[in-house]
Amino acid sequence: MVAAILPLVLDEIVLRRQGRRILGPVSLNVEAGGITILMGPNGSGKTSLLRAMHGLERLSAGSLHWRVPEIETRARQAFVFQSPIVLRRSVVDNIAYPLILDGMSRKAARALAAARAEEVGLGELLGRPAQVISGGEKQKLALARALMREPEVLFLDEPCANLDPRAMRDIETILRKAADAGTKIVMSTHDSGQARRLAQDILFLCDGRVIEAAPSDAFFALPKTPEARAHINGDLLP
Ligand SMILES: Nc1ncnc2c1ncn2[C@@H]1O[C@H](COP(=O)(O)OP(=O)(O)OP(=O)(O)O)[C@@H](O)[C@H]1O
Repeated sequence: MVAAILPLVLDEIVLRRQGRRILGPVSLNVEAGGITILMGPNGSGKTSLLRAMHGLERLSAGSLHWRVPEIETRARQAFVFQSPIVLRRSVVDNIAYPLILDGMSRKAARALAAARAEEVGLGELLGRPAQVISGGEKQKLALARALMREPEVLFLDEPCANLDPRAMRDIETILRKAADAGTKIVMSTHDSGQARRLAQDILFLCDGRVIEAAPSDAFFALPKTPEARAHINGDLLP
């Protein structure tokens, strides 16, 4: 059996950009199982932390270790960006793309992609050029494509930003299903309601640091910091 890539251990990681510390020091363990949600005000470092975990950021200090060598993790973790990237091809071919890259025949990959598209509510749009579908549909497409390789870890940056309630519910259902099937989900959201519905664990960031890390129930019942309390209550801070 292939060794699991988790846990991911972050040891005092720091990101500095243009002479400024934008993240860290952050130390934490990302364990297998469930949904971990990053919360925090604008500019608190959620995107930077997700990108660093996925290996997209050069660390200024500290280190980050997967359970296996990093190169072996590449095809086993995926990232869905806040502004979804779509390829200049049809919806079904976008979703099939990772499998075709892995060497699967176009026909077999398309069949699996069509089934996945159906699941995320894109079944009617299979042949449509991906560039012309709506923003919410692009978010679903990016999620469907990211799940094609059944990653062990899926990072998502605000996957429901700008979605209507129905599309949000569809995406939450897909995320729960993926988590139940064994994919670790690590995602950011501004939406406390969504965090309550989905998260097992919360990481609350403020000014580039994780100032609370707690099981979701405990975090929402009794946030320990004034910043988290204000964020949950929607208070406007001075
Ligand atoms: N490449 C960069 N160069 C300089 N500053 C950066 C860079 N990337 C991010 N920052 C800054 O780092 C801080 C954290 O940004 P980040 O996007 O991680 O926050 P966030 O919590 O995801 O914010 P939001 O909720 O608004 O999406 C911000 O002040 C941002 O302007």
